Amino acid sequence: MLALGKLLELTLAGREPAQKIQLTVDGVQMRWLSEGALEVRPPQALDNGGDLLLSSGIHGNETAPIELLDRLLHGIARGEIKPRNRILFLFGNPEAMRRGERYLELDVNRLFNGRHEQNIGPEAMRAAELEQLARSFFSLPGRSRLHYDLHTAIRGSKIEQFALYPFKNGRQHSRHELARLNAAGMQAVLLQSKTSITFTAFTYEQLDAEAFTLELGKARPFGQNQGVDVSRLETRLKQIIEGDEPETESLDGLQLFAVSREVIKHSDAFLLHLPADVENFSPLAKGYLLAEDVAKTRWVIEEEGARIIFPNPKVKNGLRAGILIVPTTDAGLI
Ligand SMILES: O=C(O)CCC(=O)N[C@@H](CCC(=O)O)C(=O)O
Ligand SMILES: [Zn+2]
Repeated sequence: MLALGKLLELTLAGREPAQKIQLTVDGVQMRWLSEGALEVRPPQALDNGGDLLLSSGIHGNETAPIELLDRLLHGIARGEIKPRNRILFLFGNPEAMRRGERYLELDVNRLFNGRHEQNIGPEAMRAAELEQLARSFFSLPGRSRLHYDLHTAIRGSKIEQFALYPFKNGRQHSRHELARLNAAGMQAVLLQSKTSITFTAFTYEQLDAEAFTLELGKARPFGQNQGVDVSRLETRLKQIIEGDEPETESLDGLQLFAVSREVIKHSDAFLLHLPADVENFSPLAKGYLLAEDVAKTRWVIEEEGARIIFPNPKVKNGLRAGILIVPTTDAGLI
């Protein structure tokens, strides 16, 4: 296998490859760009005009998605997967990956869309670098742009695999992309209703990509991901990469939710009234007192059919400590 196929090994060892550009037996170019960043280009005659950004390790302890990208890269480097689009592989937070932690000082996934400029430290610099890598990758005109940012969650979930679809004023969510996610094994999609500071919010809002955060199961250390079944996603990604994706427009079985509110933690007095082991998508009854914060702030459930996602009272002040979602329909899709 080509040495550049071992991007994960290089990244975990904190090493630069001796050779920055390599060609597979089929003439596919692999180019190392920076720590944890590698671009793949098919031979020009085979290029189908698609640009695909695959990122993982934005949170260093979410290893199933890192292992998945590692397998895809190995396949490409061995000539077993034959790309027909350009691909940018990114491991988001290499130092956190080496330490097996979500982040060191700052959550990289809260530093996009300008937030890195208001912060200092290695993670702010990394977010700026990731923005630059994505911006440059998606700078070629006339090509389709797709970004999947792969994650696993802190807690168990009533719905195991789901996607979060960012929001931009004046832009509608795509039915075709949801059908693609359905075929990739996602069981639900959360349609955001506000702009955000995550990586996919950046590529969706600023770079015109179709962009999704994919949640694939529960976060576990490297080598312990037998319980995380990414087989349907892996098959679909190979098909997208090779340009032989079966057509589908079916949303059958896919559950759609709209984000109703983000619960923001304002102070150290923030109290979340949920059991520590509450699962994602747990229903919350109307009238339930979900959280309290400084200055008598109270978060009471007003929504019919509300459920909670990513409840986390330990986030830093000013950040989201949970998302309230409600069921929605496909009426607003194009
Ligand atoms: O389990 C959790 O609480 C968080 C899992 C995770 O890292 N999720 C992403 C979602 C990003 C998005 O909102 O698109 C995150 O919180 O960064
Ligand atoms: Zn994550």
